[in-house]
Amino acid sequence: MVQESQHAAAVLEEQAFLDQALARHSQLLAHLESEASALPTSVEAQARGALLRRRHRELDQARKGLVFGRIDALDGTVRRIGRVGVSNQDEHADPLVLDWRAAAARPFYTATPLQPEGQSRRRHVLVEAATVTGVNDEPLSGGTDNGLVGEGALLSALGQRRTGQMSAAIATLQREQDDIIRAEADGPLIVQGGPGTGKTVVALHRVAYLLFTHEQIADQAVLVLGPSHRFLDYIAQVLPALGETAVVSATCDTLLPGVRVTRSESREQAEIKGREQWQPAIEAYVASLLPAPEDLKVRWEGEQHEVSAARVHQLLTAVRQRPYHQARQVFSGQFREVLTDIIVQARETLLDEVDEGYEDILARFTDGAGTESALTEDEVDEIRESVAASAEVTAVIQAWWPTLEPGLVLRNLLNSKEFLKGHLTGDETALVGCGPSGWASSDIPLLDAVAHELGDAAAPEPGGEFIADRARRQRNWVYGHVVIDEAQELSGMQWQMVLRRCPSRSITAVGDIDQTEAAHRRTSWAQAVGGVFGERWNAAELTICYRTPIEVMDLTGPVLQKAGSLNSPPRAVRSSGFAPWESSVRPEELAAAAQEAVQAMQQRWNGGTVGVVAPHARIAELAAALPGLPVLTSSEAKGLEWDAALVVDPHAIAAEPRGWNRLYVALTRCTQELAQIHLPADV
Ligand SMILES: Nc1ncnc2c1ncn2[C@@H]1O[C@H](COP(=O)(O)OP(=O)(O)OP(=O)(O)O)[C@@H](O)[C@H]1O
Repeated sequence: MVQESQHAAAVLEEQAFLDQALARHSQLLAHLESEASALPTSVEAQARGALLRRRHRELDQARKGLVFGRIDALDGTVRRIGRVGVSNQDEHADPLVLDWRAAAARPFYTATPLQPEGQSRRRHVLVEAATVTGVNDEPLSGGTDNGLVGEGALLSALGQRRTGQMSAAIATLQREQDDIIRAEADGPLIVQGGPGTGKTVVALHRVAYLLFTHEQIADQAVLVLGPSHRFLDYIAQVLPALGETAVVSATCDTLLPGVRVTRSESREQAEIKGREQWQPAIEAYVASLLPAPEDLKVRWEGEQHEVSAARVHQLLTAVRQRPYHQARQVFSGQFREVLTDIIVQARETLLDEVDEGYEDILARFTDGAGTESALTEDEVDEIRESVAASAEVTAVIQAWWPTLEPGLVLRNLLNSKEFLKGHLTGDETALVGCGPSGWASSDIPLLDAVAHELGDAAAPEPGGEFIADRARRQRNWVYGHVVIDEAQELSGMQWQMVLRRCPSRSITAVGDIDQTEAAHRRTSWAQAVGGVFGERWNAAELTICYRTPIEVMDLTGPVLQKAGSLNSPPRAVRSSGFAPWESSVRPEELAAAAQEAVQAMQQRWNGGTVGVVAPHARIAELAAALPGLPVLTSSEAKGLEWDAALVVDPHAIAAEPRGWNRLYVALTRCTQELAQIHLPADV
């Protein structure tokens, strides 16, 4: 009874505070609006206007989650934590609400009864619309530590029905997650985490944290690389305001501006073309396209002039370290200078000859003072300008050193049996040869490498209000930080593509090496990133599974072993109280059995979601039997979750390439219930 009244009083207290914070929130929004509308239309004011609009959007979207927590210090200081900071009306006073990313908010995520960090209590405030519906208090003195922070609030969040949208974990981030989110950003950080350990959650909150704390990173934008468009949709939900202004989200397939994947390919082809050995091969191939020095002859104002092969060689040697087109551009400028000198010299020689012929006559007119056969500065400038603008000179350079289109160069390379001899076997060479149109996924990083070695022939178009607009359009944009989800899938060449966009190596990559299904043959992070970072990368691990219940995770150990993993499945923190179940049917009974299983699950988890994972060969049949339901291969299901999951024909999934890894993915998609329908092994 006492407890109930204490709870009710706490709810009232938090409601009063929330009302105050909401009122201040509205006031701040109105203030930003009026400041933006009062700005003059000058160019200088445009940048300020963009900033104000960004702040407005971020603040506006933070109304939901304006206050979600509170931490009380032993000295009596009370701090409220929310999605963004809300300043106090009195600008000298502490903020009304602390941004969750601020250093002072950190104990909310890390203090435990064993390490209370000067805090006495953590409170989670549960809010629906603008109403406080409950509080969840956790004393931070005495007690034991089971590794979870705010356990009550966490378990209640995890037990909720899944809607298909990523829910905000911002209020219940766990210590090991928070450590990664706030880690230094000065080098590569590779985060291994099993299914459901919050890798995606961590990746997205890391982006928000870095943009908040590192101005320079925000100025250069953050690239978020995800495996699919689903991940990119998550960004829109979790980081809406940031996503539009300082975050470029892409998959490896969409990273190269103006190029799209239109062709599928076999696993063998993808594996061969993903190897990082292509990087030096492409460098060598593009270097071999530089022209060989020769005498270059140009007609200028009716006269033929020649730059000797030796001089051309000199000029070429000075620029050959640069990308092909930049080298060409510098060469072209210097070539015109040399040509100008040659023309000037020819003119002066001519004048000299003329002078010699008329010496006696001229001496009489110039009082014996002689004549000046050198051209004046103005005359030389005139020749220089004329050479610079000469279409004839441009044509000579273009014929000898043509500009190149990356796509054409790559096709030539992939079809160049002679060049590839040193890099691939005969069978492999036959597999990578390509036709005249369309690109497959593994071509994109190759194309990117070729484009990088060539350099741009023309400057890209600038423009766009936000930094993200500009970054998205430029192949050679250098990002402040790159965050990668499902990083285990990246091929060697895809890693190279990432590195080119972030030479500072300020990169956070999250993934699960045990869920790898890409065609490359890597089974450890050292193998995956050794080629790109050597030994200079930091590792972190997420060890707790928040999604999948204990009952289901217990089934996954043997599957992981069969996948050849040396890891154990992550520790599940909650029990759904529902035992996984399985049945066996004949192939002709499959559709009806799946319908029945799904119906039962939908009833059990009313208001929640149900998904089906099946081997590739069964998808069409099941999709027809279960209209409106997600029926996916394990690749498609990766990263997704439902309240209940039906896995059809697990043995056939295990028989697919990287099959045991795929089955591991399939079995770990549910938050409550797992069902498996087996078919006889020989169908
Ligand atoms: N600290 C947290 N508080 C509340 N929910 C969390 C927390 N961490 C993770 N979750 C939830 O657990 C589920 C799994 O998280 P997430 O999808 O990020 O895991 P993952 O490691 O990326 O999984 P997978 O390997 O399957 O892609 C999601 O529903 C997420 O919202």
